[in-house]
Amino acid sequence: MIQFKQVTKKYGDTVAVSDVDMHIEANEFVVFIGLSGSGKTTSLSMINRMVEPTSGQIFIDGIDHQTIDPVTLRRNIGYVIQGIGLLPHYTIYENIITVPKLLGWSESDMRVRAETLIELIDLPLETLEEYPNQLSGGQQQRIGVARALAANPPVILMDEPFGALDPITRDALQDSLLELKARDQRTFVFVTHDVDEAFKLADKIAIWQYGELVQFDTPQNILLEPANDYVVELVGIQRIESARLAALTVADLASKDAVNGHKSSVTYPADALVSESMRSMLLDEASLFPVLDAKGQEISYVSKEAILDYYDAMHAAGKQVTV
Ligand SMILES: Nc1ncnc2c1ncn2[C@@H]1O[C@H](COP(=O)(O)OP(=O)(O)OP(=O)(O)O)[C@@H](O)[C@H]1O
Repeated sequence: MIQFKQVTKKYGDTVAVSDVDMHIEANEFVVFIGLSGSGKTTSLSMINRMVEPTSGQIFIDGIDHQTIDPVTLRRNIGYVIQGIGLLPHYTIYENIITVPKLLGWSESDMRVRAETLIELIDLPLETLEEYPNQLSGGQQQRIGVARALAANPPVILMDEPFGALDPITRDALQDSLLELKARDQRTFVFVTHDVDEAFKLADKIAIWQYGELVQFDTPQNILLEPANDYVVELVGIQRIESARLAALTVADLASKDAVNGHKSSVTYPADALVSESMRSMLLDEASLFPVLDAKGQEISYVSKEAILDYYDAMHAAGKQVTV
């Protein structure tokens, strides 16, 4: 859907984005993270041609976007930024329908769309007749999201849209976004400095470092196989450790040396997750738990000590563990 091919952006001698290849699928929610100055906003802004690449190409639905007029392109791509810039002398209704109006929608279609959107973002209908300065920052940010959705664009770009909000409002807006994502087919590209926000929202995370895309993968794959030390530091060792523990199977924890002890009558398939088997193992009086291969043959045992060590490690990684 959105494809970067060897895209580079230079400002004089500064390489803001360096030789990036990236393929964002339709309906994916992609989140960009990385330290300040790593190229996130520049990359986002090249998608709707607010910034032009120095070299390389960007394709939208297979069409080189240099061949699409920037104004047409931007009308088809929703855009939300921090402190969204609502027009102060326009009512919320007028702010929301900016793009549909440019596209020549009828008054009744625009009214229906604005009313649908205001419900979708959980604000009362009367809000449509108010002015931006009558709303809180969080409410204005919701309007920014509604405005970006107004003409029903297939792609929405969001640059730190919730950066200035308190954690509770921010959490609520993230939940609204997840609802939107579940409800409609739409591609999101979202920049944030908040790693928790990235892991909450993303289907895929793009990690930027010095203008390079160092990793682009699902949150789970990034945690299980971080590309380098920078990624580990950025996403946090505790989150990585916790994901690694959550993905361990009983076969990973089993040892052929664990043979002496009271064997349990309960057996465990090799691919069972330790996190899901732990409770029954801890409550079992046995000290060895047989692990079966796909044919039902005992291949090894998990010891009670290994399970207790696992339990401690889960605690240390900050996982809530109840048995
Ligand atoms: N208009 C510009 N003129 C000159 N240099 C620029 C311009 N825009 C960005 N840069 C430089 O390009 C690099 C990447 O900037 P960019 O804003 O894309 O990073 P970022 O990861 O979005 O940062 P932040 O998280 O602080 O917003 C930085 O070194 C920045 O100084």
